[in-house]
Amino acid sequence: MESKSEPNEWSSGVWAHLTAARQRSPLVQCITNFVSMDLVANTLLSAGASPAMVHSVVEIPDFTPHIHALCVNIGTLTPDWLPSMKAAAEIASKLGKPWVLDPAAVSCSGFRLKSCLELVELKPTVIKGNGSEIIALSSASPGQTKGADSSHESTDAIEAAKSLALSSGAVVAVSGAVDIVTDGKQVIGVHNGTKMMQKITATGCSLAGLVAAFLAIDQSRPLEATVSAMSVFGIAGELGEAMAKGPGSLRMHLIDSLYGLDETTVLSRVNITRFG
Ligand SMILES: Nc1ncnc2c1ncn2[C@@H]1O[C@H](COP(=O)(O)OP(=O)(O)O)[C@@H](O)[C@H]1O
Ligand SMILES: Cc1ncsc1CCOP(=O)(O)O
Ligand SMILES: [Mg+2]
Repeated sequence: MESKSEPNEWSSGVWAHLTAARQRSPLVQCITNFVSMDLVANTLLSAGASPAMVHSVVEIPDFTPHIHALCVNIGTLTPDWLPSMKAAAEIASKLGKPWVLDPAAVSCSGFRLKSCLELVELKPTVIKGNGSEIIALSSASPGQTKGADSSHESTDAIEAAKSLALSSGAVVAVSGAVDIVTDGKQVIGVHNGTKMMQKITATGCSLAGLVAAFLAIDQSRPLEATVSAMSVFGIAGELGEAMAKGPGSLRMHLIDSLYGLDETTVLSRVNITRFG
């Protein structure tokens, strides 16, 4: 599929979303995997949002009604955690709060796939996965697995993403060299980011958390909010890489760059195209 460059169509929107996140500091509940809790929380804080890793099923009825957005990530799923995820998703959907599903490593087992399909029934606002995760979820079949990493290019998953968006009603985001965002009709490509981000565990999970924060501040435009979050995270990675010696220092510089992003940098670096 060919992509068309539209230089300034998106840039001011990306900056507006980041500015609003910093000003409004949305409360984002994250029920995420053990690997990613730290980086997801630090990503959200650096973007101005307020993370809360609240996952006990006994706390969900008290806490979830107060959040601005929810991020559910199945990366280290066990049967104990699934009821919390479902309870939080149900409350979020019922109260009209946006929520993101990250089907991390969905192909690892039938249990993960079945759980994810049940979570999709609870109407996530956005589903964010890598190419392999979106292909597996869209076809409801695990295929080959490389665990949490993708064995597909994000662009290989465009048709799967469109189909999943149409069947679920969610905006579907596929991370990779080009981040793909689709509502089933429009297909947007976000070209920000750097290959080394794949070498830091939990960057995909952190991106899903950031998408939740941006949804909280622009609930009526989930496609645009998702595109902005992906561009901002990618720009932070690009700036971070220029200062990094490898993945370890990129992790630190990515967080610092996200925290320090200014308008001139954002406007000059946003790289978003429309496919088709
Ligand atoms: N080859 C690449 N070039 C540029 N950015 C990339 C590349 N691969 C991944 N990224 C970026 O890394 C982040 C995490 O994406 P990804 O590695 O696909 O997630 P996951 O960890 O869920 O598999 C995203 O911001 C994505 O844009
Ligand atoms: C390594 C690993 N194993 C299960 S979840 C997880 C973290 C994956 O994080 P990401 O999908 O963001 O790379
Ligand atoms: Mg990864």
